[in-house]
Amino acid sequence: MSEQVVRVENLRKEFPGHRGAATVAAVDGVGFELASGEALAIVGESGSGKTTVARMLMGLERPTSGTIEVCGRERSGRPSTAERRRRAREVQLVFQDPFLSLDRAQRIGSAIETAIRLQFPVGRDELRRRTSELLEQVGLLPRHAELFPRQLSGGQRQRVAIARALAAEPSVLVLDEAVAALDVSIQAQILNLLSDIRESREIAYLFISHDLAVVNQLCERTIVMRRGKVVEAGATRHLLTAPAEDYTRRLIDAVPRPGWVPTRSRDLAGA
Ligand SMILES: Nc1ncnc2c1ncn2[C@@H]1O[C@H](COP(=O)(O)OP(=O)(O)OP(=O)(O)O)[C@@H](O)[C@H]1O
Repeated sequence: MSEQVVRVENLRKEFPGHRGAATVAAVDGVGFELASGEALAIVGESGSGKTTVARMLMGLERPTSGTIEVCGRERSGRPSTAERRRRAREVQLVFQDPFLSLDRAQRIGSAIETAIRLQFPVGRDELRRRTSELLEQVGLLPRHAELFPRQLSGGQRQRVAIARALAAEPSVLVLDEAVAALDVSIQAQILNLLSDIRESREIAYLFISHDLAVVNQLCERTIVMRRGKVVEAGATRHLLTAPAEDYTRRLIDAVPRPGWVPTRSRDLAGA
């Protein structure tokens, strides 16, 4: 059996209400496990708590209660600088908009080199070798290393963001709406790329999306969140064809797209 790389138990995050309003439980009793090499999706409508789960996993937000274990170590307390670096090597994040996360003034090659150097003390030649290997792995050419983010297309920029995340050789990649801003055909290319990467290295994905059709192309398992809670979980294919919850059904019907005919959603819409 594959090793569990993420174990989340009874996770809760409360935010203070705005101007004296009641506390908001953005995440409420969420639990899941993620094995090495597995792709798990978290889906839910806007505001259901998906990003807050991801931010807690990344250490960007502190849980109110519950436990997060990554690579066998519990993530609690305030980490030292060395510990923070080690955690970054375990989990990396790719956002929806790479333009915001990439430095506009830094060439692509240099951005990837910086990410490698942050984690590994490698010499000049090794740094070059790893950088071109990463560019090649995400389907970019050596000449792209010399370009700035604005000189690339949206899909190419997302490839750079993925290469930069892979530079740390993480065990887990969290993809937060990572293909949501791309055209459908480019989305498909990036999803194929993520599949290829998963075949070539030991990596697990936590794929956050509001779009069950997209999730179905990459993730074998899905958890469905609503108002901070997990309302349904299981094999993605099963959730798509036989959802137990009306809420999941509505999520399926909410994303019509050309060429995608959910097996039974038309029948279910009237149910
Ligand atoms: N820093 C914060 N302070 C107060 N409330 C917050 C904060 N971050 C998130 N929330 C609230 O927590 C809830 C869940 O938000 P979250 O961003 O996790 O949802 P989401 O499912 O990722 O939504 P989206 O798909 O729109 O990004 C929302 O009600 C949101 O307003």
